[in-house]
Amino acid sequence: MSLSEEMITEAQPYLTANEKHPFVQGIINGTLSPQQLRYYDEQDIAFEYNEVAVINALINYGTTTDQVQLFHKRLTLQLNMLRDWLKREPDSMPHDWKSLKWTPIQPINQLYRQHMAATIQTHSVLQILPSFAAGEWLYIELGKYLKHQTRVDQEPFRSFLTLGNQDFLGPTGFIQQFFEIIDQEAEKASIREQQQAKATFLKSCLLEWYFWDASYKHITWDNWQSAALTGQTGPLL
Ligand SMILES: Cc1ncc(C[n+]2csc(CCO)c2C)c(N)n1
Repeated sequence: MSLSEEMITEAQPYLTANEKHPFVQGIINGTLSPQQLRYYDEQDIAFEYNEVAVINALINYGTTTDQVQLFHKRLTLQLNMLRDWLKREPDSMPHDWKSLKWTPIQPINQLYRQHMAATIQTHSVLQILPSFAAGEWLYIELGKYLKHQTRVDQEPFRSFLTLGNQDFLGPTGFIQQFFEIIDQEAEKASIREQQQAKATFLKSCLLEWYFWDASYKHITWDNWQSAALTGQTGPLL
């Protein structure tokens, strides 16, 4: 089994857990509150800006011209998606670039961003790429799962996790090529490096679950602070 096949196989329990999460079920059933949706939207835009830094690192440390061109294409797509996202202004969520730039990064988002950013210092595509590819893989798999569910037909639920862009999918799509690059790099790496790369992939899958959970429960530094300072130890995390 190649390293990427091992990653995907071992990530199956995480995928199932993500599918079952009440936030994902809430997308299917249209039962999420405007506050839950807004929290997710704000945190996720900030998360995707952080991904720009990770993709930039992949461009820097790519080991072939083909890799660098692929990562460059992915960066362009990321920036286009962010531009379009900022242009969309649902009534429930007026926003602009400047205010989103000042959105506080809440605890789980910070943990996930730092988990990804920490791989940059390895200067190694094999270590950096899995931290980023895992989230993309998981969203694609969740999109496939949602396709087979009877889901509410109203926005914003209808488009949630519906991957509009075909560039991600199929044998020449980004995710397939990312896995091929992981396998290509794994051949040059030690067993320990391969295990580390796999652990990074699985940790991203785990943090995806916590990203839904934080959105569902509205986990913030403020409510963490008041829970700590009032001595509550129960329901938040
Ligand atoms: C928590 C979280 N994890 C991963 C992604 C990344 N992501 C998933 S699908 C996709 C491309 C199409 O939107 C991107 C960039 C995200 N946005 N939020």
